[in-house]
Amino acid sequence: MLFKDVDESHEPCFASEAQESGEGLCAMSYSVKEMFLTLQGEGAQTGRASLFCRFSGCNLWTGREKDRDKAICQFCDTDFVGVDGPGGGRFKTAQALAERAAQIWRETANAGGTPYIVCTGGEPLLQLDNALIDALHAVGFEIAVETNGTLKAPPSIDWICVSPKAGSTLVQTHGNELKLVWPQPAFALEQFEALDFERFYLQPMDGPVREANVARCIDTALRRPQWRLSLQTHKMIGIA
Ligand SMILES: C[S@@+](CC[C@H](N)C(=O)[O-])C[C@H]1O[C@@H](n2cnc3c(N)ncnc32)[C@H](O)[C@@H]1O
Ligand SMILES: Nc1nc2[nH]cc(C(=O)O)c2c(=O)[nH]1
Ligand code: SF4
Ligand SMILES: [Mg+2]
Repeated sequence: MLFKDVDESHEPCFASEAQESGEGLCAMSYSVKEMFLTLQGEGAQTGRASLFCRFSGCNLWTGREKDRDKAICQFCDTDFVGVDGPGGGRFKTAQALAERAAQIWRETANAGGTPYIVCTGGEPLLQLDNALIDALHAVGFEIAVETNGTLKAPPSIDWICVSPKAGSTLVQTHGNELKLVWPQPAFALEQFEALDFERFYLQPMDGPVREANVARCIDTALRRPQWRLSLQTHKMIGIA
């Protein structure tokens, strides 16, 4: 097993028909906090129907409130601990996870358009490997990732969104969008502006001073047109 989250409870594992019949066995397993259809709320693909696959676990925070002060990334707005959310679970094979994702898409979207899956977390690149990418492509998904940029993204991912975190080392320095949560005092915008991304976004840091952060992002986007404003629209309209 490449990845094991800290939750030791024994949720059911999902085995695909291939795995039950002994074919395609693989040592890897995948831990998913939740999987659900929503609209992409942020960045360049805002408003697009998307199956969110939120992987458990992150390399920059345990996800436990008691550890937040010591974490590298301290402003996270997400619960990615365990596998107990809607559509969550442990999946023994890439095929099992892809089949479940396709099933949820069929049952909830299923009205034309290219099926679109957003792999997020937690940090999805701890688990999103080539076997899973191939399995998701095989069932028809276009694949996006939301990553903190500390791990290399497999090149076959269709849409790469990198959101750098102060105090970590950025290794994924190209992609489709760079979405910087702002402000992060240890960062200067100049250090990102020459990187190989198609689009650059400033996303106001949510938290106790969100309104002030929105004002700063607006001001910065006006003065530095390379950067556009990304608002977390799902929070405004009350969807997940
Ligand atoms: C929860 S993270 C998961 C994916 C990955 N670990 C990452 O950090 O990019 C998803 C997105 O939410 C952003 N985010 C997390 N906490 C936020 C906050 N308090 N305010 C604004 N954006 C936030 C992240 O920067 C990232 O773009
Ligand atoms: N609707 C919606 N859009 C999002 N875009 C990125 C998100 C994330 O948590 O990765 C997110 C999320 O949590 N919900
Ligand atoms: S890197 Fe992403 S998932 Fe991890 S703690 Fe930070 S925002 Fe949350
Ligand atoms: Mg989110």
